[in-house]
Amino acid sequence: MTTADPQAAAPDPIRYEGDTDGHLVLIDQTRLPVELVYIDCKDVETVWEAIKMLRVRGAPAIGIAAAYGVVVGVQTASSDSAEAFEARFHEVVEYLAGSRPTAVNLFWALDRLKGIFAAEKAAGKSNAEIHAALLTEARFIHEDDRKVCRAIGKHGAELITPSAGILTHCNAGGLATADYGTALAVMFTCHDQGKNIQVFVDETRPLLQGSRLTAWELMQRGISATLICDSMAAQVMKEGRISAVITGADRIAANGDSANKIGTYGVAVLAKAHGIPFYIAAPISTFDLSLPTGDGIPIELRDPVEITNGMGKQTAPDNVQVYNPAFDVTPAELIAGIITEKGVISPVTPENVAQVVAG
Ligand SMILES: CSC[C@H]1O[C@H](OP(=O)(O)O)[C@H](O)[C@@H]1O
Repeated sequence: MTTADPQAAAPDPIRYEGDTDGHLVLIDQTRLPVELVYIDCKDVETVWEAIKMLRVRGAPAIGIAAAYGVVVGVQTASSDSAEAFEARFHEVVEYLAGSRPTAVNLFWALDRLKGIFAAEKAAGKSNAEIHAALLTEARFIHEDDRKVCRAIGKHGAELITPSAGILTHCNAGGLATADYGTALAVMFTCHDQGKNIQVFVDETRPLLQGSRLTAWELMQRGISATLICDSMAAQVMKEGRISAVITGADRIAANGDSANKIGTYGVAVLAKAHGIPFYIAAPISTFDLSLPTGDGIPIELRDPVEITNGMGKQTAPDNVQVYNPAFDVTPAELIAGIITEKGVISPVTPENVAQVVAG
């Protein structure tokens, strides 16, 4: 695996190989950090399952994978009539939309492709021309995210002082995006600027994206990473080790309320209690201005087995009742700033969100 960009030390989580008859190649993130395994996605069912089971995960990465999933999915109808090809397109889009409900990038990417399809159809294009346009759009979404991540890193690094202690939750790294990440983009940029940051990584139960993925990405780049249990966040804040908290997001409402991995809201409350700024790092594509507040953000409920048999070991009684929301929503008043590719939204108000996102 070679990386095209020296900044992308972690391998790209997503590759598309070939033309409209090609296929998607994903890192199976459920196997990290012990094994680096790639899966070939040659049909839309494989892409759907990869998103559902978090083999590919993270809001931008889900959007990119879904965009390529549409390109792969319509291959079965590319030689059919225009009507059948269109019907298959909408069938594939709806199927992928049902994989996970919270990360708005999934729907943002699918909507982008629906717009492309409609425009190409209106122009009287053939199945093959429409298919090629869908692939072009998927590739644009993929490549544009690389630039977006670096811009987020640049804006966020301006907030961080040398030798800062930063706490993060879950994984908002290169593995959650095209490469380079959102929250971790800030840390990677600080490192490249010689700021000597110390990162404290919440392991992030139940699926351990922090210990399995974030710690791995940071260590790949030679950045100081200290793994802690989620329950230790308050203690490291109390000990004065943390000067800023930065996490990613999966969907941000018009007032700045932000959905992110379960546990993020609690970290934001702890940060407030300790007078520590809590930042969200996210691209404009993660904002959902159709929602006035975070109350409308759909929260994914996942299989109880992720808690009772985490990573394959039973750690709870048979038939125990389980509640397993995959995300929670941090209210805007707990967020010091939202770091986007267009700059930092602060204070986080509906007016400032609108100005940056729609501006
Ligand atoms: C850059 S978005 C990362 C975001 O996505 C993660 O959720 P999941 O691992 O379930 O896809 C988590 O909320 C991260 O902050």
